[in-house]
Amino acid sequence: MEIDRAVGESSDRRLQTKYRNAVYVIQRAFALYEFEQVAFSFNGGKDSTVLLHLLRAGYYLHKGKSECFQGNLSDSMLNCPIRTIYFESPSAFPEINSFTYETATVYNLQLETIRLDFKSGLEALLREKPTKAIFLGTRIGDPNAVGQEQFSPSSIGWPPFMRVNPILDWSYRDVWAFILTCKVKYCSLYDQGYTSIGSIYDTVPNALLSIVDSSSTTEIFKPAYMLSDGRSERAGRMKKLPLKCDTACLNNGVTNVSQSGSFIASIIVVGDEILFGTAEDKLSAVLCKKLNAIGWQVTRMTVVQNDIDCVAAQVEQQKSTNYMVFLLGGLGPMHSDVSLAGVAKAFGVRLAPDEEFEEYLRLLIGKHCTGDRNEMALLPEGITELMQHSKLPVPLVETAQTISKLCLEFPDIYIGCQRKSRVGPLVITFVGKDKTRIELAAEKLSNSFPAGAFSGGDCG
Ligand SMILES: Cc1cc2nc3c(=O)[nH]c(=O)nc-3n(C[C@H](O)[C@H](O)[C@H](O)COP(=O)(O)O)c2cc1C
Ligand SMILES: Nc1ncnc2c1ncn2[C@@H]1O[C@H](COP(=O)(O)OP(=O)(O)OP(=O)(O)O)[C@@H](O)[C@H]1O
Ligand SMILES: [Mg+2]
Repeated sequence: MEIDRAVGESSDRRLQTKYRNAVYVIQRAFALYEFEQVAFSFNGGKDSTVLLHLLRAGYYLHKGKSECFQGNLSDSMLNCPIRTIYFESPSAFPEINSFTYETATVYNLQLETIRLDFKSGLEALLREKPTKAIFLGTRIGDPNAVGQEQFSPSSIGWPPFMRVNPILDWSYRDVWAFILTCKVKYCSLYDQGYTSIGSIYDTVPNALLSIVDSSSTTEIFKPAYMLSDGRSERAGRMKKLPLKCDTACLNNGVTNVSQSGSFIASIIVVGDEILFGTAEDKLSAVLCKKLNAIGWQVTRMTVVQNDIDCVAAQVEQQKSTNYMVFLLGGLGPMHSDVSLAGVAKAFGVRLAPDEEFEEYLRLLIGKHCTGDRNEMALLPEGITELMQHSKLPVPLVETAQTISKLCLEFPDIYIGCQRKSRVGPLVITFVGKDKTRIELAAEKLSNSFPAGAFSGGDCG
């Protein structure tokens, strides 16, 4: 199969590894779901073009296992007649439209064009045909990739299906290495300096690819594969929200004042423990008092679960009507600390390492900081500004590693941590149906620390 051969014969070891992993994810999906119940979300963009050829390779290898055996692999196997969905919008580039339709014909894709927004379109699709899984060309740098894995169920509030993201860990460079190595056709806009393509209203060629030519009256651009720093891939796409926020509060840049002339604020508290009733949120009361004392008006306090989409939905809703939105909780290093990821999602940006914050954390937690990169130093990219605090509460860094491992070992038990006050003890909560399992988890945790580190707790 030409794709498999081209990658195999190249000398790019990194590409070979990425390719093998992506094809493995695709084969897993084909093994898990009936072929008729999976779909490919194709929009003619470079990422979905890469995915198309990976799907062809994955399908060929998947089929090959059973059918090669019977010796009847035909040429048609080189195509992957997968159900393919394209959300066509009136604001799509004509080049994207024509590339999508031509490609579908060349590769024998079963194209279903949907002329609705993503959510309504998917609801209609699922009503008409059982669809268990959808392949997407989402990559880790995309704003909507925040919190996703190679297999991620659709978000709360979306119709239920599995999002399969075989190229989630691919970089911009990997995408172009694949396209150029396999010599596959791509949309012509990428040769005109476009590096990521949205609608005709929000996408222009990437200024970093502009060629300065004083003799020419029109601006000329280098092709997309010449962009050396993939982090600027979206530089040609208008930012959705040029707003500012810091790690705890989001300032709209809009003067939202009440009729009485005071600033309006709202508070979002993130924490499963509060919703379980095992912890109390005392911080919001203190914050309300302080804000009232300086003449502000707090109009809403909301408690949400530790869930990226719940946080994102709340932030999205609150930021348009408040001068300031305060976010409390969920800012630590645990897998359940999703506040920043939720903010990133609401603002349509990715989480990226922030050197200043990393430095700050290093000073604060010093030798407890392990690994090459401190995962806590990831902040919503481009919209974050750090404010100087005399003390930034960064709890649980060391304990968190042990607890994260415990969470994996005891998926049937909810394990959460919080501090009642900045100097007080760390409270670890175990919630589950099986008391023996809870006791086992608690014992494991306590054995990982020196004797006397824990005092007993309540069992309810
Ligand atoms: C097939 C498909 C499934 C999607 N599923 C979800 C979802 O579960 N949750 C969500 O927040 N967005 C979902 N989206 C929307 C995407 O996250 C994103 O908004 C879209 O791909 C546009 O990306 P862009 O703004 O980078 O062009 C889905 C989109 C498609 C095409
Ligand atoms: N209009 C659409 N129809 C079908 N699938 C879509 C559509 N828009 C986005 N997708 C899916 O979401 C993925 C991510 O979109 P995104 O725009 O980031 O990537 P792309 O379009 O493939 O490449 P580029 O970043 O260069 O635009 C796509 O690869 C595709 O699977
Ligand atoms: Mg695109």
